[in-house]
Amino acid sequence: MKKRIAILLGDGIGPEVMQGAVRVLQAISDCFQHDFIFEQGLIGGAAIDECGNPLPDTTLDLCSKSDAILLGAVGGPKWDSTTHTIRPEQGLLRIRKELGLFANLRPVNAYQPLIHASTLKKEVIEHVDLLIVRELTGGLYFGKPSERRGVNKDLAIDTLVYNVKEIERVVDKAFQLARKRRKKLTSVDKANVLESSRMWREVVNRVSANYPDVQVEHMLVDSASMQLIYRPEQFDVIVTENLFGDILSDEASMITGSLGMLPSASLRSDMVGLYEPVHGSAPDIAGKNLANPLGMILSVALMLKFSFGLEKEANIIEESVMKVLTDGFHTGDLNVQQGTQVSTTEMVNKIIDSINENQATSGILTAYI
Ligand SMILES: NC(=O)c1ccc[n+]([C@@H]2O[C@H](COP(=O)([O-])OP(=O)(O)OC[C@H]3O[C@@H](n4cnc5c(N)ncnc54)[C@H](O)[C@@H]3O)[C@@H](O)[C@H]2O)c1
Ligand SMILES: CC(C)[C@H](C(=O)O)[C@@H](O)C(=O)O
Ligand SMILES: [Mg+2]
Repeated sequence: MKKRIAILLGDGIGPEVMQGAVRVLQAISDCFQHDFIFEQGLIGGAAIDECGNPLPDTTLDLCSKSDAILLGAVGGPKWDSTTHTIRPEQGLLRIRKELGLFANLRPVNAYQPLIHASTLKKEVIEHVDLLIVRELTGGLYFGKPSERRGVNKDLAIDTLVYNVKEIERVVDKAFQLARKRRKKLTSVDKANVLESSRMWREVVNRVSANYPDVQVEHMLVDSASMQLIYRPEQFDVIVTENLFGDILSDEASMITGSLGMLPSASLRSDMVGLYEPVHGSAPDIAGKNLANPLGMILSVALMLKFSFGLEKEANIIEESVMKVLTDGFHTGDLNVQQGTQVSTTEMVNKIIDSINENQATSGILTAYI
């Protein structure tokens, strides 16, 4: 299979975790004779430094023509000062909006080998298998006006706007996903305060008529954030608006033991997608070969599955991650008492070894049969 993949390294640990993603894809293409063509584009702080624009037209053009996009992470202290009006994050928000990637899928699983790496008790997290579906191109992130006003700029305004269509399409996507899983959907909002949330609830109730086999519940976001660490195994699919989804997914990452473990897929209806880990550019560990590359590598698996329909290849990556963790290898962000701490590159090497072993073994088995 021939596919064009746009590679956006970004900032901080972005390039470090991305080298893992590309090497893993090369290993997969060697095993299965795929032709993955990698083309790099600038985004974020690196793009600001190079051409003063966090999303240059050339990058947007490249992404529009690609079959899928991989992104490391953007941002960092260099571009953080409040006097900076051009920020790396604007590049990320714009690419999501321009490409219409409205549904952001953030799966959260408890990995058995990491069960003691979580700050939560084993019995609370051991059966967790949930999926956060975050609306990605609306809400407070994009509402206008968003500005400072007043003679002394002492008034700040952000605007939370949703229209029915924007809610309908992401809710429908969440119902479809729930139908393929354990058939439970929790819609998270703040309907006791926000008008947009009351409309969100109406839409969820209306769309639910098309999915009578899916059980629906509504939960207020403050309560949901508590339930997520009280009894996280109660959740199957969570659907929520942009900002709530951002916050809840970082919170949920602690079920796995590290923010570095979570992958994500940002999709539109035709399944063209941008794939990136949930974490940021981690300036505190950037450039030290310490970053956990697994969130990025698991995002590659999501890309193979959702955008390319390569289930088998995706499963091999996921199995390899599990195998390497089971063998006791982990990066320093995971608080695992036993096992061996490895660097970013060593972790990537282990995953690639495991992919190659997996293929070699399945080759032998096929020969036998
Ligand atoms: N998608 C993105 O590009 C994205 C996402 C979140 C934050 N950011 C940006 O990243 C910058 C830093 O933000 P932050 O510090 O609040 O969040 P962060 O996710 O970068 O880091 C939070 C903490 O988690 C750790 N961490 C994150 N990913 C890790 C990994 N793969 N391996 C090991 N440890 C990891 C970091 O070392 C840090 O201690 C900001 O500029 C923010 O805007 C970008
Ligand atoms: C960097 C930032 C704009 C981004 C977001 O808030 O969407 C990040 O936190 C994420 O989770 O992808
Ligand atoms: Mg976030």
